[in-house]
Amino acid sequence: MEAVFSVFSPTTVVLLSCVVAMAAFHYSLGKKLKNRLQHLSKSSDVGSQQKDLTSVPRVAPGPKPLPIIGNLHHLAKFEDNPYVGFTELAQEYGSVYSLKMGTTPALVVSSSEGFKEVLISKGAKFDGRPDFHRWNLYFDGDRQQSLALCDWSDLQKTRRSIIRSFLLMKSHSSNHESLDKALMTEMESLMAELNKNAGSPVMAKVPIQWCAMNVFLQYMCDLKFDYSEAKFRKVVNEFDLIFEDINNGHPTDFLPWLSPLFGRHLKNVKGLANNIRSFILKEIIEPQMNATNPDKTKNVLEGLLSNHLNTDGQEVSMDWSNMLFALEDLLGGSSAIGNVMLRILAMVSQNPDVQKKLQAEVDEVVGSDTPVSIDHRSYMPFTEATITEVLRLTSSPIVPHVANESTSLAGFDVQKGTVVFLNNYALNMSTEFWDEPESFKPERFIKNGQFSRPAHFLPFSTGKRACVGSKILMHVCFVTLVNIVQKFSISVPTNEDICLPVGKLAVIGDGFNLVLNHRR
Ligand code: HEM
Repeated sequence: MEAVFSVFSPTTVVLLSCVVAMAAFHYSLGKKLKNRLQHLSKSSDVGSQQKDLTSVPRVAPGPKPLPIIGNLHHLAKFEDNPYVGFTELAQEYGSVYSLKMGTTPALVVSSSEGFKEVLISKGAKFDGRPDFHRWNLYFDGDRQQSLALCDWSDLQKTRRSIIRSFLLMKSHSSNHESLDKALMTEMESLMAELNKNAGSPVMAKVPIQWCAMNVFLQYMCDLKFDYSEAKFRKVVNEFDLIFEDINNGHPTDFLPWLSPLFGRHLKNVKGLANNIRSFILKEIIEPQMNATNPDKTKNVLEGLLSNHLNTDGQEVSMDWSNMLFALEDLLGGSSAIGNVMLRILAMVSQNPDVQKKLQAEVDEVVGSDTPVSIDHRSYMPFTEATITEVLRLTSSPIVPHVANESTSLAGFDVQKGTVVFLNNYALNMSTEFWDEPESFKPERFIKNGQFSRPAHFLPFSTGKRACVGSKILMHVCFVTLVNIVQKFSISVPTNEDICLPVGKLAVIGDGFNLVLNHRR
């Protein structure tokens, strides 16, 4: 689950302009009053001011906030990718600086050392998440039911440990084999679907989303659907719409009092989440309600079920609703795959040299007829590097963290409740770390013929809240990409508008057309 965060739609900018005007008025009144008070205090008590200086908190520098909206106006022109705005402000205020997002205190961290402090050395102090209204709506009014959007708790610890063994599976384990099997079966269905439109423009994201959802369903719950089933198509689309929403952030995240103005949107989001939940309840949970002896090693579903039924020795047991929501979160991860894959295919089609190298690698390592396996991954560094380079250029943000107690960061005081933005866009685009950072160059991840990922590149973050989907994501993207380049050459139809927004994973809607021509 990657997220978040672009607060400003055009409507919001207009709306905010009014708020800014209002705020500026209050601000100037406030400033006059403050000046008078300062004047008074200067003349009355110089001694006590000097004494206070010794205990003055070290506040991180940052642009001056306005009342009500804080610094949101500083980000207004970066509607498409607020992380570009965060990066520009970092040039002025440094690699750790403060902002007010509405009335919420925030810090923006744009250095590798700062990342380590937040995620590792002080990980236990920064393990909360912001309390956005929308995030609660996705989970029936309670974001603590979510794996990715909850604060840290014993329940989260238990959920993560059950899920980790399946999603971060070890090589050569039975889970590794069962994912490989699910992928091989499902690739046949995907290739059949892509074959139907070979040589013509196709919105490839849609069948790839069906395929990814079926891989997740098979691997996690031993279940799959036919691509023609309407209820399956509907739920895959609903998951994708929620994924797009969470990728985009919303004005009500930091200005919750604007909610009445966005009633229709929020109701829509809630409706989509409810539909998804009904699907999971009916198709996955209800058939298991009478299960008595689940095998906790078999798959995610039985692992969760077993924790629910056998509470011996468990710190926290999961109830039915915890299971329902955990599955919703994990199956939702399949939406990331169609979006990332479309980005990869678009970038590969726009870079013919890269496409040629990918095809040469698959021809050499796998051949033209052999089914592609996850095990080919370690022998195909260029393919691995291509996927990784797409993730770097996409620079999808790390889900914001929150300080769960008062602490410090880079020597600055941090008050409890401060939202921390980890600006991986700044690191991914820094000339300090990358040669020509704007260019698409997969070979930057290859050292001495091997794939190599530098420590400062953290698309899945690190530490106690790190992504649990990173491995399954990479396995599924690898097998999907290799299957496609093994059989097809990818191109962009003339006049097709390819839009790949940076700072979020989601492409808009169903994306754009590509043409897949048979290679042989
Ligand atoms: C390219 C795709 C993806 C990217 C870039 C990505 C990235 C991230 C990032 C940056 C975080 C936040 C880490 C933090 O807060 O420090 C995260 C959390 C998470 N991701 Fe992913 N993710 C991706 C795909 C997936 C998939 C496919 C799944 C599920 C199978 C998944 C499941 C999760 C979960 C459950 C969390 C929450 C972990 C927690 O808060 O404890 N992600 N992801």
